[in-house]
Amino acid sequence: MTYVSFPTNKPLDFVAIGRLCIDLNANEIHRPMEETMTFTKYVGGSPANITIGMSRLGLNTAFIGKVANDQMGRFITDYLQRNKIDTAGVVTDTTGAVTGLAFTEIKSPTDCSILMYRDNAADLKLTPNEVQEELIGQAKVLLISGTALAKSPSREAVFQALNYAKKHGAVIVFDLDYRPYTWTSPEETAVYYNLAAEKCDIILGTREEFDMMECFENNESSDDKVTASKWFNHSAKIVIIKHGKEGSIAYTQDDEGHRAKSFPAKVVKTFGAGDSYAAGFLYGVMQGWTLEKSMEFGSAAACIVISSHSCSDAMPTVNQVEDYIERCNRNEITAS
Ligand SMILES: Nc1ncnc2c1ncn2[C@@H]1O[C@H](COP(=O)(O)OP(=O)(O)OP(=O)(O)O)[C@@H](O)[C@H]1O
Ligand SMILES: O=C(O)C[C@@H](O)[C@H](O)C(=O)CO
Repeated sequence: MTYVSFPTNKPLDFVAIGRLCIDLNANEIHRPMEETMTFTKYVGGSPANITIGMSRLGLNTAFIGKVANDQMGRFITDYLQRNKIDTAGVVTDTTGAVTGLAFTEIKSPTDCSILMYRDNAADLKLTPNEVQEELIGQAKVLLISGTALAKSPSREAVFQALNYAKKHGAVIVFDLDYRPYTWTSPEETAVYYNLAAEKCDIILGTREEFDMMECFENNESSDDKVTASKWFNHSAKIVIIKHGKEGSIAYTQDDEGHRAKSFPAKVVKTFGAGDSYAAGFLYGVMQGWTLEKSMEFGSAAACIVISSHSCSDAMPTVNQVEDYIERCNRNEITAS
């Protein structure tokens, strides 16, 4: 059963818009930040990570965003290019904005947090007239990510990208990626998230992210099916609600939900799970696989990333994901 039809006559498989930043991941893991002395630098930002994931899986990808005019900005652009991502849509800031930094604290496999430095971040300065219609017109899929809606002019740039994607028939994916530190309140966030979600074909988020979007609805309890069904009155064809290591559920208009188990993992840190899951899942549905197979592929990709030190650099190839699934099926991998 095909739930989403991807355009076939376009040269670019996937373009994402939004956050490009730097992750500084603690080298001394299982320690609080106060005792962490050294960090390894990686490209970060959820939509950037997903695009790197898609490119590693062999798809033809591009990115739309803004980087600082400094060494960090050049590091990011260079890394994207080395990962075969078209950076024609990545513009350089001219106002003195800086690169957002995410210092990650890895206290234990289940207790991780991120300390953000995002004042005057270049990625939020992307303007609507810097979004190239031609690039989106060439793409089968546009992915938007919630954090880019947090501030103007990046907010308007995302809505402009949505207009172009609708006009040219790209499938639109929304990774909710709710990072509270970028917003003033859940109510402000919910207003813009709901406006954007109405235009999207595939919506991916955690239960907590959907709860934030429902903050005006006074729901007694969170019900995944009720949450998903609301979006089928708009543009959505698939709504995925993620539940960490408990797995994920995909809803479509006409059924009860497709459940995917998660695989065991020797977890180093939890962040990056959602980004690798999104890349693996989207790769699967673009190949015409069933939702279950696509979700399992995403879950295995997530396990590889959470068992590694980085998010972007650890994004797996198809062979690596297939190998992971086979090893799990042979019971060669156990949870940490
Ligand atoms: N501890 C775990 N063990 C195995 N698989 C996991 C684990 N945590 C997450 N996953 C897999 O990754 C998928 C996405 O994870 P999760 O629900 O935590 O998303 P997320 O909150 O968006 O991630 P992130 O922490 O990157 O923001 C899950 O559906 C599951 O398949
Ligand atoms: O920008 C962030 O919120 C941190 C990201 O850079 C990091 O790669 C991550 O959390 C992945 O989801």
